[in-house]
Amino acid sequence: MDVDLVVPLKHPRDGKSRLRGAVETAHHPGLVLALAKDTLAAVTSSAQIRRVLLVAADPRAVAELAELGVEIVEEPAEKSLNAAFRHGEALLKADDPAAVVGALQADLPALRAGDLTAALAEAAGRRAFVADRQGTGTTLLLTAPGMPLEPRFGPGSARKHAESGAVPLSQALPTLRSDVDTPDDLAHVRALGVGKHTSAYRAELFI
Ligand SMILES: Nc1nc2c(ncn2[C@@H]2O[C@H](COP(=O)(O)OP(=O)(O)OP(=O)(O)O)[C@@H](O)[C@H]2O)c(=O)[nH]1
Ligand SMILES: C=C(OP(=O)(O)O)C(=O)O
Repeated sequence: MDVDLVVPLKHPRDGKSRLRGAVETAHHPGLVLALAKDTLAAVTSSAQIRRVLLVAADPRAVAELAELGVEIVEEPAEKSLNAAFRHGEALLKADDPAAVVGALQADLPALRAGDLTAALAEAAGRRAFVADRQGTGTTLLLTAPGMPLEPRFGPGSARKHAESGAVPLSQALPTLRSDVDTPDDLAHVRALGVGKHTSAYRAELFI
């Protein structure tokens, strides 16, 4: 089953405000971009991912991510996370109305293609989601083929996605559940093993 993914991204200067203080202020945007690069590198190395559409608050600020093989579009007039996901979904469905669309967070720097593949296999064409490791948030929401995404991201989104009928995926999927919102999350993914962008970024800071 081929999947088209939507990945939303704020301006790196504005995003991940709860992560502020993990690195010096001047390094914050670079760290946010590094998290996204490692996420996208894992995604684009997954055989089942057909397209990746980045819905950006400011496409120019994240233009370097296009090198990873993703398409970048500007977010719609309605500035919200769920509006960004719906916009990406509409663009992808305009090209292929029968597509399976996935909504993925851009802050999964330990992500391995194998966990993504395993999640797609368990979903097996059902509208399904992966809760974050705390069990409250959502890192991935998948549609059934040609069916609506109905994103309910935000605080308590795991419960909201379950209440809306999405199937909670039950495999361990440690690298897909480890999103980075706080400095504690950053320590967690570093122990798990981050991709080269986040890893190199840390080295740069400590040289
Ligand atoms: N395009 C777009 N992306 C968004 C928007 N809100 C959140 N995102 C992105 O969605 C992802 C998940 O959001 P959060 O984990 O809450 O990240 P955040 O809003 O940057 O983090 P905090 O400031 O700490 O709440 C991140 O990659 C954000 O950049 C939005 O309004 N528009
Ligand atoms: C918006 C969400 O992400 P986070 O918890 O990472 O802010 C969510 O989990 O729905």
